[in-house]
Amino acid sequence: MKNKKIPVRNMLLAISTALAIWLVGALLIHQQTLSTYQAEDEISMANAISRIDMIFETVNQSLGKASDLYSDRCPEMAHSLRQLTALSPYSRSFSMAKQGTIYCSSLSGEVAIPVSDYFKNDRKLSFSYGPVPAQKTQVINLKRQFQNVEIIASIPGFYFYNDLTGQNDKEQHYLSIDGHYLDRSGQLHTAPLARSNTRTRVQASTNYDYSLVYVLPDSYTWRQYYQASAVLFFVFLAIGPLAGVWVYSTLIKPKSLRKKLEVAIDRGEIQPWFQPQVDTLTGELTGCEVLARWISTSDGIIPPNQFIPLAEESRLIIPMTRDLMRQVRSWLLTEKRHITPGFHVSINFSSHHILSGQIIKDCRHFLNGLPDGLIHLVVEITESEILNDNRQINDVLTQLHQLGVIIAIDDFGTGYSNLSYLQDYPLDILKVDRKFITHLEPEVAHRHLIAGIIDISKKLDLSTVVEGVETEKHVESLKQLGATWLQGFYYGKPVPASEFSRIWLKKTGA
Ligand SMILES: Nc1nc2c(ncn2[C@@H]2O[C@H](COP(=O)(O)O[C@H]3[C@@H](O)[C@H](n4cnc5c(=O)[nH]c(N)nc54)O[C@@H]3COP(=O)(O)O)[C@@H](O)[C@H]2O)c(=O)[nH]1
Repeated sequence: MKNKKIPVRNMLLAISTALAIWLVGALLIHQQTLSTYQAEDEISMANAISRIDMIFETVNQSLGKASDLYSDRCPEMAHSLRQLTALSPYSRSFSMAKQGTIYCSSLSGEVAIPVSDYFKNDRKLSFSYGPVPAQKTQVINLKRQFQNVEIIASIPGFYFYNDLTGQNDKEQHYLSIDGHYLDRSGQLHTAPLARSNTRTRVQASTNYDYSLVYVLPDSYTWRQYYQASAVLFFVFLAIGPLAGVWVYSTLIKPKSLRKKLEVAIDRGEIQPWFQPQVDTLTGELTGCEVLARWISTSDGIIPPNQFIPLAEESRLIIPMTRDLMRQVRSWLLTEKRHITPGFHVSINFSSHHILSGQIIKDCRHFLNGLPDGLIHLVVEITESEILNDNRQINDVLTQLHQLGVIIAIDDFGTGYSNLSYLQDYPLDILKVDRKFITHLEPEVAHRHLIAGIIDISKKLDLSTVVEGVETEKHVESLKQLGATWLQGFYYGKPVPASEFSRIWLKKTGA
């Protein structure tokens, strides 16, 4: 693999995506939980206020009945007030006051207590202890004015405790009257027990002079989060990893055909297949041509015509050829015992590879990685490429020659050129294009052409490989014409390395 950082980076991006989605999910779940409990609190407050209002309203009506009992004479009236207390829900006692002084109580009979001891600021509701101060039981006093008489009812605090119970221990509810706060255990506070960062919610009754104060927790338990946002919880739990997988698969998916090819080269999906080349006279294996095949996991075996042009255009042809050479070399090392002396291995090179000069380094590296003299490396260059008369190509070919590399002109005869270049370049082999052999028998002209090419090559001391040999008649004709080597389906199609080893090397090997 050329670049192992890419999958790690992709993996990190995928994990980050999943974590980011979980983070967003956590924030949304938090918000959802807050608003769920806020809505519940609002409902609970409204219900509590209507229940408390109902208590005060009931007691208020009893105060109306108490006004009918008004008298200046306390002992008789106290008796009647006691009877009324027994019949009135929620009331513990009734007291009568005139000119700012309580003078008669259903509990204590005749008394003289300033009303202001119970009610500050002319309010109608107040807290006090009673009826026995030593017991410290909280009562709530409700006062009502009837002309020049004030009647006061006391209501035990425990009637309110149920409505002061929060959803959990962290949540405190208070009944607030005139700056005092009654909690659910009957304790009276001068301020709600709230930490500075806790949230408080206050709702006042529109009928009576009190309000409810909820001190809410600054955080919720896992259980509460789960109860309030179970659906969101599962949705984000699932979406996080799914998005991560999606990001990862999108990132590793090649974005263009070029990228796809680059990835394929990286993954070693471009593999060398081998086609035998034989001695014309004996039919014995003398070498092979390396032909690229793209073994794609998604599209199967892709032939070179479908990706070599793209590889050349995108300059991926150089890394591709280099990787093919790496695979060929390791195959040759595995099979070295079966390779006969003088075995030729022909590899196709593009003009980019030659012009860049990198071919020299790559061929040297290839040969240095093999035992001395194990094979002859043949560099195949198409005629059309070499025809771009270029001194640079000549220089490169000369240096390759010095390395012991054999130079073959591929597709010879298709360039419609004058043949003077055959003398100018350091060449060794002419590969006769298969179009000349297709009609070898019926087309006499083609037979003459092949004869002419073989004749020229002999005169220039070049060897010939005739491609496209498909029948026995082709073989017979080419024997007569004196071609050096033959290549074609008659002998064998290009096959993967393992098959080539089995069919050819292990059959004829030393
Ligand atoms: N630069 C590179 N070019 C490459 C490489 N690998 C292949 N190629 C070039 O792709 C062209 C198509 O090759 P392929 O489909 O592999 O075809 C080869 C043979 O399969 C085919 N052949 C051989 N014998 C016969 C036959 O009897 N009948 C018949 N119909 N076809 C036959 O000919 C192709 C041989 O090509 P070549 O000798 O190279 O001209 C082709 O131009 C390849 O060069 C690569 O790695 N790099």
